Amino acid sequence: DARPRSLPGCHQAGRRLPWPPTSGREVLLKQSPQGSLASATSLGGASRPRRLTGSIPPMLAQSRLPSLLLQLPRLRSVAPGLATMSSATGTLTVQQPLNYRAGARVQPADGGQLEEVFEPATGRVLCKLPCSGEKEVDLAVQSAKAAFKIWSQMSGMERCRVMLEAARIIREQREEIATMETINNGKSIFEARVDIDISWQCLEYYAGLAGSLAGEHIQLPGGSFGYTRREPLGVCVGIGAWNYPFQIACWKSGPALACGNAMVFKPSPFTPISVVRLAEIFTEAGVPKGLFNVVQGGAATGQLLCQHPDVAKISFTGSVPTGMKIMEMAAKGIKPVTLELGGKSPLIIFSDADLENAVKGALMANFLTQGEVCCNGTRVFVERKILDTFTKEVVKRTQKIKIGDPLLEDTRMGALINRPHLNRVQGFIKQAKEQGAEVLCGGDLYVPDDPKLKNGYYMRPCVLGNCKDDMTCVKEEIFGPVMAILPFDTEEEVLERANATKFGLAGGVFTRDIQKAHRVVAALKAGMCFINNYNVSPVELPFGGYKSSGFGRENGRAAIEYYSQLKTVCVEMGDVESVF
Ligand SMILES: NC(=O)c1ccc[n+]([C@@H]2O[C@H](COP(=O)([O-])OP(=O)(O)OC[C@H]3O[C@@H](n4cnc5c(N)ncnc54)[C@H](O)[C@@H]3O)[C@@H](O)[C@H]2O)c1
Ligand SMILES: C[N+](C)(C)CCCC=O
Repeated sequence: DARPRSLPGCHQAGRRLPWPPTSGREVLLKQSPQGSLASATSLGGASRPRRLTGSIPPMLAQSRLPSLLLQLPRLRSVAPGLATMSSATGTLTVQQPLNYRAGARVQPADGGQLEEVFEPATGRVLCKLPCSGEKEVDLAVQSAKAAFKIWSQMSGMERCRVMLEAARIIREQREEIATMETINNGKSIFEARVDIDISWQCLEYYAGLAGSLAGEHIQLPGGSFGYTRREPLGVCVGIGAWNYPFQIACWKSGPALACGNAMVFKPSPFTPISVVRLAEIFTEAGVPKGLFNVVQGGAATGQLLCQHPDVAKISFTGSVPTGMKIMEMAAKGIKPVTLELGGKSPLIIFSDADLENAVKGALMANFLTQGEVCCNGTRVFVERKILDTFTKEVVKRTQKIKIGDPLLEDTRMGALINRPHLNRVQGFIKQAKEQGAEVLCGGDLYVPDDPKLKNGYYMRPCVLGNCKDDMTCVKEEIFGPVMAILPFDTEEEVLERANATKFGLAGGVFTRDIQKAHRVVAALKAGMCFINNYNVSPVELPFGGYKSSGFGRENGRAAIEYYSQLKTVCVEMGDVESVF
């Protein structure tokens, strides 16, 4: 069975999902004779099955999803309930506004600076993105405030139903959303589908929790008592990175909305497209208009959001330097903040590990999304006894990774996000060589044969040998497909070296020795640890960092703490005993 069961998204609620996950409609993705055309044939539309039970809130009767975000070429209806959509690399044009406010796409009210948005696979400009200014940011926050008044008064079960509906729509539109994500981010369609699956699973999970959010009742002397209410915070700001645009928006909006908050989300200006579809889906699912808004722009727009006096909380995903600035702004407004930042995580392979799994784990830890993954295990510590065998096998498999058009079914590595980032990653490899590392494979630019991909941002995945702990490639987050292999001799030694970093996002260990596995993860100073696997992401598990990798948690029950506050109510049943 060749199904990639160990990929993120293959787990749900204690069981493994079939691969690929089946949805409310059948989606077939075919490769055209030309080789680069992905076409999806979907059954659904008006006749799609509704899985909601119980009473449906009036808001669910709202209008159906507004027209398509993107003008996907050759989009046509062929029969009621049957739509045929096709889109190929290099053909997408973005024509509709990418801001979303009060339940509709809008052009920003001010701002005006234009950012070019690229298709990484081809280097084409997809659109020029207007960055929002102070007025637009304020309108979005006011829109969220108005919706918050309605949403926060609904019961958890009512919110649950709406969120389940949003999850169902995402699942139904999986193929279209994954295609958008692939075109805008450059990751393979294969992976983008997994991201979308994790996204709807996240909304389902928090929908499930919404109905059970509750406080406590505490008995006090003389029949008096106290109770706690778990209340929402208000308007939360989400600021996202470009590597998982849709998924990051779901990881933030899922717990935020479940707790009764409203959200204004700002994606990275490199990947502004898919999150607007999420906003449309929330509206279609029945959230009050304005509950989830999207403002577009870069640092300046982000600052306006963080400094807005009506914003109650900031949840940020991005780099450490930006995280510091966000925290400073949050401090000035006494706003709670969640920081999901970068990493340089260790993956420790002991000689008693199942070698096949360890090699697969190392690839999973380094090469998903072209290596642009915060929690990647980029420092691969290998027990010296198996260094040669392990390295040989890792290099062999890395060289076989199929690079190219990310919309093709068999592609496993697409294009990096943009030219400056590709150059930056190449710069790290050059520096690694100058500092004495050996390039065991890859690291060079990859130019696909297909002429339309010639200006895309491709490189071959790289494995570095002869690495030392003080090399830049071992110390700094590269955020590209570059694995550094480092030999070790003892458990004590490797733990000290693994923890000798300012980061603390993730870590992993491969061994057959169960005591050693638990001992090692207990000693790792990292928020997300894996034993005998890497980069799986069940939404039930909290995710977040130690040290400079940030604080706060996304996913799991833990995230509820970061999107709600406790109110304590003390109730006197007798007379007041005054000391005066
Ligand atoms: N821990 C996690 O969950 C996680 C997940 C994904 C990415 N990341 C990290 O994100 C980084 C890559 O993403 P990036 O290049 O988009 O990061 P970045 O810090 O450059 O930007 C992140 C977001 O912050 C915005 N921004 C930039 N300056 C700002 C400012 N002064 N005020 C407010 N907003 C501002 C950007 O427009 C973008 O939306 C890597 O370090 C990666 O490890 C972390
Ligand atoms: C889904 N993954 C692979 C765990 C990545 C989480 C987000 C980090 O960049």
